[in-house]
Amino acid sequence: MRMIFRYLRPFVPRMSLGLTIKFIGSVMDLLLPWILSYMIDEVAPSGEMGRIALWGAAMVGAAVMAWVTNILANRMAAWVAQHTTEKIRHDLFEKISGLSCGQVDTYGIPSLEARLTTDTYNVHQMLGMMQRIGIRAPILLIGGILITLTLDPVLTLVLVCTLPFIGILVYSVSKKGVPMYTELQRSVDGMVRTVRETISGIRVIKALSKVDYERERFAGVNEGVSEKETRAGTTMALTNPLMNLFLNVGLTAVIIVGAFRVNAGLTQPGKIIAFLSYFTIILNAMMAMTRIFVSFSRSSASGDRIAEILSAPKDLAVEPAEREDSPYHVEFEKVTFSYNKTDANVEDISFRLKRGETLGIIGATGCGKSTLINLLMRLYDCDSGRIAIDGRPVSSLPEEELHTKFGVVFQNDALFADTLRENIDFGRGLSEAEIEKAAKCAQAMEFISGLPEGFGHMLTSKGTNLSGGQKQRVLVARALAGTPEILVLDDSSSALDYKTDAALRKGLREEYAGITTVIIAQRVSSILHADHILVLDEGRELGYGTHEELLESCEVYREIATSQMGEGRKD
Ligand SMILES: Nc1ncnc2c1ncn2[C@@H]1O[C@H](COP(=O)(O)OP(=O)(O)OP(=O)(O)O)[C@@H](O)[C@H]1O
Repeated sequence: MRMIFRYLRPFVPRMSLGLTIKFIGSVMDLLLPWILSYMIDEVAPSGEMGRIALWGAAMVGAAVMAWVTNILANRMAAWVAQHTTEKIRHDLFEKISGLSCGQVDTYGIPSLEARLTTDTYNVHQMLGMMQRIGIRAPILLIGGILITLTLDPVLTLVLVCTLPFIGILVYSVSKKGVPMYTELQRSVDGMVRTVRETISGIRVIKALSKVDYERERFAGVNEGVSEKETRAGTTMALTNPLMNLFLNVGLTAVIIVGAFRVNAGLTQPGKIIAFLSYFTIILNAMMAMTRIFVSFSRSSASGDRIAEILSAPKDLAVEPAEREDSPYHVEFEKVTFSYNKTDANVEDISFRLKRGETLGIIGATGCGKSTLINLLMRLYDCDSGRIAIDGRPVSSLPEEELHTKFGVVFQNDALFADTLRENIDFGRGLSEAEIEKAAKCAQAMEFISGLPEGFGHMLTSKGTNLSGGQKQRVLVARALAGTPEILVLDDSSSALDYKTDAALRKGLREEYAGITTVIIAQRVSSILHADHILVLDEGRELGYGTHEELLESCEVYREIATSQMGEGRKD
């Protein structure tokens, strides 16, 4: 939480001004019952109209001043809370964008989303509340007790006796509250995860008539959240009624004792009326302080979750290394890697590509094909072995330099709710000629030129208004448009028909010669012309060579090729 409070530092002058204004407003509020008591006991009995009018005006003046200063201070508090949260959200977003894939796996995407939304909202609420009530409530509480002490110390003592009970209550409730809200937030993360999965898979859920199943699954998660919310809410809800009880008991005692003291001539009726007002003020101040505790319980859990991300260490640091003289553009040397650091997902993989060469990777689902790409792009660090580009280990290349070398189409890659042009350009400021050349090579021109707005055609989020094949062509165009050094196509031809796939490969050879290409494919026809083909099985190399060599040497490859293309077919 300390980290969150550090964000308030730039706003200290404005906050101090706001708090000073709030202080003045609170003092005015405190003065009102005192003026009332003075008017009843001293001014009104004198019958002097001038004095009555003067004190009446003072009372109105104090009320107006309290009203204006409170509005002003609340607005300033809202401004500070809003700008502080904006900065926290900005830094959090930046930090999340810079997390390594391993860190994202650890925290989980729904949890990161919740930290950026619900948690920052909770912190915003708390920052606003602390400024609005944080200073006002203690002033009203302490000031109220001090003034009542000057009015009648005996009556004040009766009230003060109830305050320790309230203090203990507030402390124990808030101590229980923090872990409850942390747990609640964890279940909210789970709910976000379920919603995310359901919404992103809504088509398949409908297609397979799984709506009821998903509804039940969500109901279960929702119930879990409600249960935790109820438990936390019930604990917190104990506070206000119990406090009311303590204070009402104190108030009744004060009225009884007060009545005896007025009868005995030890105090005046105006003071008793003022006392009742001060009790209300003190009661409200105590209630407000409880609300702050509740809000603080909730938001300190949120603040800690935000701080955890903000203080996450930088993963995948650049490790300077000497450049080795190498004739190869891309090298993998005995590379082994495991996501969970227990079972290797790829093991002892080696290959070398000269500039402009193409590597095809083929193998069963889950055998580690995409993992090799993740390692080449240093989305994860390999556990052992060496991966180098132009003789430089990828770990020695700054992220920006490394990633600008690549043009990549991942599986299920994202298209955004923007024009086709923007989706291909992707904020790189490419020329119209580069975009058109890429779209032509990716075989996307045919459908784009058929659209009334051409490249200006608006896509919906995730490109749901395009067919699967059109989406893949746009994604390939995006990967090519920056003319990368290394092009990575992860299963990008699966939605393309054979003819289009062949035209794409021809376009790549003719228009983008010199780009080193890694193609992951399920179809042998997509990679049979590659200079090297790597056959993977459960993370291990099963065969490596050209199509012809593998037909001779690798039984699994021969079986795949025969089953897909028949004996001797080669298109
Ligand atoms: N982020 C991750 N965390 C943990 N395990 C992972 C992660 N990504 C992949 N894996 C596991 O690593 C193995 C290899 O996955 P990978 O995505 O490389 O397979 P693939 O050969 O590309 O599969 P496909 O052909 O289905 O795309 C799989 O067993 C998968 O479950």
